[in-house]
Amino acid sequence: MTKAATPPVAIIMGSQSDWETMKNAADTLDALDIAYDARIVSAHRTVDRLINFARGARDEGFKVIIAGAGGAAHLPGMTAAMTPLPVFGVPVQSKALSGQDSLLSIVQMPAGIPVGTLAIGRAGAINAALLAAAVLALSDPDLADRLDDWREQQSAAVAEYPVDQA
Ligand SMILES: Nc1c(C(=O)O)ncn1[C@@H]1O[C@H](COP(=O)(O)O)[C@@H](O)[C@H]1O
Repeated sequence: MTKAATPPVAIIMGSQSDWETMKNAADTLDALDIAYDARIVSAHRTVDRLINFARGARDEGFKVIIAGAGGAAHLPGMTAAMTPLPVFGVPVQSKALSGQDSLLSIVQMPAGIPVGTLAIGRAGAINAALLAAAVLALSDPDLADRLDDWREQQSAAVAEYPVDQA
């Protein structure tokens, strides 16, 4: 039996509770017809799973990693430390500190190990998917066309006038 091809994007998150946020990345990839694998990996709670995933991600065939976590969000940075693939970090909104903790845990990486850090919450998850798409589109003209279409649709959906003047 032949092994199914690895999708280009891995979405990882620290907990099942992050899925509500990270689903926005998955939905955006779906809209662009980009395959992904979504799984729970925690730098704190599943150390071996993280090491196995991050060290093997490139050889497994992934091209881009989207990593979402909340609170003491070490997952994106630890993943980036163990793979040469681009890692986009999504700060999940935490209850205690509204995601400020998540953002600051992800954004201030030491020079040499980059994590492309997005906005807190839904917008960050959507934009992580769009950045992943932009990376993949560099070597995929069909995807580049789909991304152009996506932007055009977005522009068309923005109202031209305030509602009360329409
Ligand atoms: N920040 C991390 C990591 C990590 O960085 O490895 N693992 C779990 N978590 C976060 O803990 C929060 C609460 O998780 P629970 O809801 O499971 O208690 C989640 O937002 C998760 O990303």
